[in-house]
Amino acid sequence: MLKVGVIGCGGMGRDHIDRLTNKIQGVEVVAVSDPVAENAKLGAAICNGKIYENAIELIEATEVEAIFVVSPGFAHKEPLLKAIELGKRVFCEKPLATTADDCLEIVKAEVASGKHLIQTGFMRRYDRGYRQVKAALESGEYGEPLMLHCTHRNPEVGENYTTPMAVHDTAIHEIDVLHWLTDDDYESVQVLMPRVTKYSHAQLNDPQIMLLRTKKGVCIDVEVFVNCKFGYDIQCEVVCEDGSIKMAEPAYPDVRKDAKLATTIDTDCFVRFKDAYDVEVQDWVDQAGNGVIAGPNAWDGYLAAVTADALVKAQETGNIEPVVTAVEMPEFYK
Ligand SMILES: NC(=O)c1ccc[n+]([C@@H]2O[C@H](COP(=O)([O-])OP(=O)(O)OC[C@H]3O[C@@H](n4cnc5c(N)ncnc54)[C@H](O)[C@@H]3O)[C@@H](O)[C@H]2O)c1
Ligand SMILES: O[C@H]1[C@H](O)[C@@H](O)[C@H](O)[C@@H](O)[C@H]1O
Repeated sequence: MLKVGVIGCGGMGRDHIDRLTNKIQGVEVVAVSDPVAENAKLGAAICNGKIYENAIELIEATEVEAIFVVSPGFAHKEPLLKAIELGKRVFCEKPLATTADDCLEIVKAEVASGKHLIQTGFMRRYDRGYRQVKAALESGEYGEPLMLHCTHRNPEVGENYTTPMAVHDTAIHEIDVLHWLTDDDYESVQVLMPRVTKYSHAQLNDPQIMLLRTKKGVCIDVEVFVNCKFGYDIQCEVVCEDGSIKMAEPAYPDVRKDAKLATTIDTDCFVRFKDAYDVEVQDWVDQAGNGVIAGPNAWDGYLAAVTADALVKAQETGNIEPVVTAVEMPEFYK
């Protein structure tokens, strides 16, 4: 039984504590930590774990063998570096960190430790819909991908959600999954700012259209619209030389009533990606004894952050910005 400590007991933290406690095999949550005492209590109540006031103490605790980092992205770096120092395995929710420089520090620390310790929570790689699209692309039946049209719509966000977060909190999922899907790297990015919805606020340009060009010349557009109001709507269409592959929508019944035909749209990621989270976390637990990270690793977190930095710059300049890594992929990750 792998004994895990969870740092961050907000919405996602409690979702993971519930998953680790009630669904995933071979693991138990023995400790939790959150600066908001009420959240720590709510987390501990799900798993009957010990509450640590301080995240670093939780990482140092001898009964904690592995760590889940589910605090906000800006707070990931410190616990990750501590866990690496102590050689403890980590599942870190996305983003790995909010800047490429911070991610690189984490990558360098992991490489220096000589141990594969960190998985980044890019759960879309485990989603059935994306996996079906990837399998179709890899079949070769549709030729090479040319263009991708994607939407990332959330019903609404809070007042603390700002323009750059549309990149490193939201589009970070597309940044990772689309490069994995197309087996290609990004060359440049641009952001278009349409008219702002009346549901936004002064610190947030919403919606945004993010344009990414890959090294092989594939053009990707991602509509990020986080106050769309109508639902949690994730779409992805890959237009290829010999056909087009559109990711399946979650299946709900068509309901006919009062001369209308209706179906359901999910309203949050916890429902839309429930199965993907379950599969990614079970995989992380299953690989614990093997000393490998089978899913997205710290390098993937870094690559995504490099692209995110370029997109944040593009939000400010309005220009096409290059995507350039500061270092080549270390042998360690090959
Ligand atoms: N993969 C996904 O689809 C997905 C979905 C939701 C959230 N997330 C990620 O999960 C993480 C948490 O998001 P959330 O939605 O639960 O946010 P949240 O705001 O609901 O919860 C964050 C929690 O972390 C606590 N916290 C704040 N600073 C902390 C610190 N320094 N150390 C420890 N805890 C701290 C807060 O008190 C709060 O309880 C983020 O990295 C987010 O991007 C991922
Ligand atoms: O835009 C949200 C995404 O759709 C979710 O999947 C989470 O990553 C959440 O943290 C983001 O705010």
